[in-house]
Amino acid sequence: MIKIKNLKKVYNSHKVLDILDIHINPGSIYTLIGKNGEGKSTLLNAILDLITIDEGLITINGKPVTKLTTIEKRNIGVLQDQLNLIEEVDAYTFLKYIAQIYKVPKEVIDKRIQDLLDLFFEDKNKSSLNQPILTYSTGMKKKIAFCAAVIHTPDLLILDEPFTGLDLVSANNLCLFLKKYINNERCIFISSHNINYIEKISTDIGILIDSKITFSGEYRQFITNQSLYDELLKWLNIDVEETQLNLDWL
Ligand SMILES: Nc1ncnc2c1ncn2[C@@H]1O[C@H](COP(=O)(O)OP(=O)(O)OP(=O)(O)O)[C@@H](O)[C@H]1O
Repeated sequence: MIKIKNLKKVYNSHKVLDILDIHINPGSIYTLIGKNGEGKSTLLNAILDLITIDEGLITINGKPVTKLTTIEKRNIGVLQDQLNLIEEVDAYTFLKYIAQIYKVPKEVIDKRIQDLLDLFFEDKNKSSLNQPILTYSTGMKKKIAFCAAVIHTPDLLILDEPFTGLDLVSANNLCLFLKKYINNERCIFISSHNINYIEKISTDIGILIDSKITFSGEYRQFITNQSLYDELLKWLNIDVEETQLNLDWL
């Protein structure tokens, strides 16, 4: 579904992305892992044709992303850092508006909104949803933005750090939703610096280090290769000891 070839992106003479090859097939949940500032959002923005790339080619279903029509772009659901909500209205009004823009059949809109709100919000929090979105907590806003990304059931979902800001119950519900969502016609691309949820949902992973993809392939293949996994933990610095911290002044 998504193919990336020889992609280069430079910001102010700093090479952010230098990617040879990524193939993401329908049916996969592909998680791109990288530390802060490694270029994950830049790659997502490039796939969404929101930034120009310096070299290379990105295609979705065989077509360069720069040539996708508005109708083809409607088949992509996006959750970005910037949530793009209309904060003056309540969740239901906002989601109904988004569903109408995406031409979701009238007769299914209410059920979809209800099911999504039931999944992500406990009954005791439901009354807060009648207030304008600007009064919502960070996690509530994130969940509404996610609902808006999926309400029209696009074949491609692109999610930038979907777990950040969610409580454990909501994060778990999100995993359940994504596992139910994926099928042979759909593809989910996630960027994350949180490896805790990867094993729960990912069929495939990509590891972005120093602008390059050092591994891209099946999660199962990655996890059975102990040296690759050890390398990842070392790179993430997860095993750093308290004595190694240079914080004598604390
Ligand atoms: N518009 C821009 N102009 C200049 N530099 C940029 C721009 N956007 C991103 N960068 C730089 O590109 C690098 C990658 O940024 P990016 O936001 O893609 O990282 P990230 O992996 O998504 O980080 P995080 O996990 O913190 O969200 C950073 O060094 C950042 O400063």
